[in-house]
Amino acid sequence: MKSPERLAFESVEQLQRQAASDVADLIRSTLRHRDSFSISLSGGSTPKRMYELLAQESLPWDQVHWFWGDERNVPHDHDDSNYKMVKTAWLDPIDAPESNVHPVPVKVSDPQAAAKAYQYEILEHFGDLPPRWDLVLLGMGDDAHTASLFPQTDAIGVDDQTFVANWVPKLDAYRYTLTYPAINSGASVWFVVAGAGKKQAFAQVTNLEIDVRNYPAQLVRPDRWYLTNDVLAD
Ligand SMILES: O=C1O[C@H](COP(=O)(O)O)[C@@H](O)[C@H](O)[C@H]1O
Repeated sequence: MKSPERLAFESVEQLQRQAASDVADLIRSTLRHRDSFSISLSGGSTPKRMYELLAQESLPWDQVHWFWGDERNVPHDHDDSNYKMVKTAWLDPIDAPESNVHPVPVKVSDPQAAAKAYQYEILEHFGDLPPRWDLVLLGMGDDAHTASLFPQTDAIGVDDQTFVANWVPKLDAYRYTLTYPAINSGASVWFVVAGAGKKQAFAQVTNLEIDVRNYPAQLVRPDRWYLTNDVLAD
C-alpha cells in the first residue's frame, strides 16, 4: 500500500488555504467526468476556515452533495452542531440547494434511530454500501479520535454498519459517526490536523505499533495528511 502524502505548513491559515484550494480542484476535476461530487465533512475548529474559503470559489454547487462524517447529539440550531457550523461557513453563503444538503437527522432522545435513518439516506444516495465518497475530510482530536470514533468506545469495532450512534463516556453523551469501513471507502481520504496539541496523537497514530482502541485514527487509510509544522516537530 502507498504511504500517505504529508503536506506540512508553517501556519494554520496556509494549511487551510491550500486544503481549501485542493478540495476545489478535486471537485472541478471530478465533475469533468462525473455528474455529481459527494463529500463527507469533518466538524471541529480547523476545517471551519476551509469551508469559508471554499464558499468563495466559483464551482457548480448544484452538483455537490454534502454529508457529515460525524455529528453531535444536539439540535441543528445548537452552537455545537457540526451542521450549523458548515451551514454558516459554507452552505448559506453559496445558497446550496437544499436537496443536496444531507445533515444527520439528529434525534436527541433516540440517537440510534437517527443513525439508522442516516445510514438509509446514505444508501439511497449511493444505491449501495459502503458509500463511494469522492472525498472524506477528517480532523483528529488530541486524544487521537477521528470523526466521532473516540478511544475505548464501541463504534471502533463496528465493521458491518455505515453510520452509528456512539456512546462516549468521557463526554457523557452520544456522538454520531461513520464507521471506519465507511470512511475508508472514500476515493480520497484527507486528514486536516493543526496545532502542537495534536503532536503526540499524530506520533501515536502513525507509529508502527497498532492500538486502535486507544488511537482510533489508526483505523483510517488516508491518502493525504495536511499538517502544521508543529504537529511534526521533534
Ligand atoms: O469533535 C470533533 O473534533 C475533531 C477534531 O476537531 P478539531 O477542532 O481539533 O479540529 C473533529 O475531527 C470532529 O469532526 C469533531 O466532531
